[in-house]
Amino acid sequence: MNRQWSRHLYPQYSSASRIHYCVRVGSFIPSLLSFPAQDILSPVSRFELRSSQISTVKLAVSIMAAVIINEVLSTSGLVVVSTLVAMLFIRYYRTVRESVQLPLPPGPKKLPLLGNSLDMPSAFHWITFSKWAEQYDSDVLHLEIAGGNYIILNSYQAVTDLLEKRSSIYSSRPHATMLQDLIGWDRDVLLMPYGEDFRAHRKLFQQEFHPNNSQLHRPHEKKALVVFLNKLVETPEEWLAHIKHMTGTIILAVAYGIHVQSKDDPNIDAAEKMIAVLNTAGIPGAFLVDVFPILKYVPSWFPGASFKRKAQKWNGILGATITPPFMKVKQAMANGTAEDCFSLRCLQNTKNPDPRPDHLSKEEEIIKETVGTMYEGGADTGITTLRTFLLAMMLFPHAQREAQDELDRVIGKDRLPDYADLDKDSLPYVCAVVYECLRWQPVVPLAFPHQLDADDTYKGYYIPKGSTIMPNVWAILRDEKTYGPNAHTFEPKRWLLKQGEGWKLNPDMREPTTVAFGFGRRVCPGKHMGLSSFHINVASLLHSFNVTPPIDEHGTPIIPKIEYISAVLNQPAPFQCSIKPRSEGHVAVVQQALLDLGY
Ligand code: HEM
Repeated sequence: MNRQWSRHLYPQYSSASRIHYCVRVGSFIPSLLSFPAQDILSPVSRFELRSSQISTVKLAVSIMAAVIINEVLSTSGLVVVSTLVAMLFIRYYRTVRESVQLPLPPGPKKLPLLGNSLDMPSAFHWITFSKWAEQYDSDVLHLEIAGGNYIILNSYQAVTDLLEKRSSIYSSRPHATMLQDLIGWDRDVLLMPYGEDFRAHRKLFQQEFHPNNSQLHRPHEKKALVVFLNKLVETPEEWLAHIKHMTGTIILAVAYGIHVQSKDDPNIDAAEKMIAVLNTAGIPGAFLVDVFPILKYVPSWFPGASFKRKAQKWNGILGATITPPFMKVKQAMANGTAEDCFSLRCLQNTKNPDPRPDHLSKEEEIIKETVGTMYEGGADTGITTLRTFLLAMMLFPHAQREAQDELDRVIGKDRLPDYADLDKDSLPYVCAVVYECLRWQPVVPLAFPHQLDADDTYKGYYIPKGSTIMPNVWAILRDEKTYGPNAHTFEPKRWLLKQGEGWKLNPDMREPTTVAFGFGRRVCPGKHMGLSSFHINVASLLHSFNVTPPIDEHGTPIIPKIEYISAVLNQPAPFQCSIKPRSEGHVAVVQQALLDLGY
């Protein structure tokens, strides 16, 4: 009967030609399913198949499909099908065995059990990784620490090929036991694994911080900047406190519509304490429990378990910082008194709000978490870029002079620069100073680590699922092949071409923002805001002030060293700096700007 069914289907063909026809039909099946043999063999992705081997597998699958179509329902066909399936598997197994087993990327020699634990530098990992890349002549390195795989990507090509082009599998985050399990930072967006919740957070971020929405944030940025410039006129020696206050002011206004106090604001203090915990517990390897997660079960009274006691002390700090201001917005929204802000905009679009003003639905929790990450992502990064800028201006005065000449020519002395002046054609040298700060001392020199969700192969190497991927942003931005032999010095001119009396940006130079803000689906969602904020700050500071080394009691300038602290962020070691108005006229402009704001 089955045979009859088969004949009925192909009445015009003889038995032999039927088989031939089916082989042809079968051979289409892989292409219909857009069959790359590699995909079928994905469980063994550690093996790369030669093209002849791929053809063999394709042929075998085609024959099998053909015979199934022709014979599957016939009794004798069952024997044929079983034999062919068995043959296919034997062939498949041989193919795999014969295939070339790919090595892991190169790296320092591993010791039994310890792997590379002893090779790991205690600080400035990015510099050591960069030297290893040269030593092993590879832009992709492999390290093994406590049984975990670490892949270091040292070139623009490698980060683009993997983190950008294969972002569907390179966008998770490694688990941070101390922060997530012990300190309760488990719902933090920055650390969240790639998945549905992450995508929900990202959507909110992207909507809010899309460049088209910059007009929502710029009034806050501009106001905080003018206040900052005036504080610099009054108490220039407190410049660092003023920078921190400006950054906190902008974030809290954008996030929650909070108007901070001019000094000792409790919201800024709370947020800074939270960031301090993140900066301590987030340093890779700072706590052994991150390397050996089993240690989290050690009781806190156990000798050497001080990490548990610290974790208990810090536990809950995230919730205690981000929940109260968010609840206030929700309550103010119910009363009709809420200020326009990121939280309010999201709450107004909520499909499933909890009607109770002191409770949050799942959707509202996601908004709270997203908004709460703004301080983590935006505060210290902004402060650090400005500190690097001030350091560079003291150490490389020619760059400062050149930028000020350009500002005097384009803006004049009677007004402050505005966002409209920041386009690349108007102030190319100032733009080059911004680029050079981001390149010379990238704020996040290893970005934040990504995690690979599936086995992968690259440049003939095997990259195991679960590997922690560390893009070496520092190495990419100091690459001598791209930036020349003076890649290690601060030189804005590298971004420029001479044009008449002035400059224009060199279109052939890849902008540092393509690297300094991270990669793929984890790229910094505050990139546009962070960049434009830094840009207007640099332009305004250079327009109105001179930044010079402080003078000692003998009248000698104290030239600061280029000294950085190795942590999650690449922060300059504390330094002193003198910030003085360029003239009385410049002071008048800064003060007038404050009056114009209604102060
Ligand atoms: C100069 C300023 C900034 C720099 C250099 C910077 C840099 C970075 C980098 C390198 C990453 C990691 C990307 C990756 O994993 O591939 C990141 C992530 C992040 N940034 Fe920024 N950022 C800046 C400003 C901001 C601002 C202003 C905000 C908030 C408005 C922000 C929010 C975030 C968040 C939430 C993440 C985590 C994204 C995720 O895990 O998916 N950043 N940033």
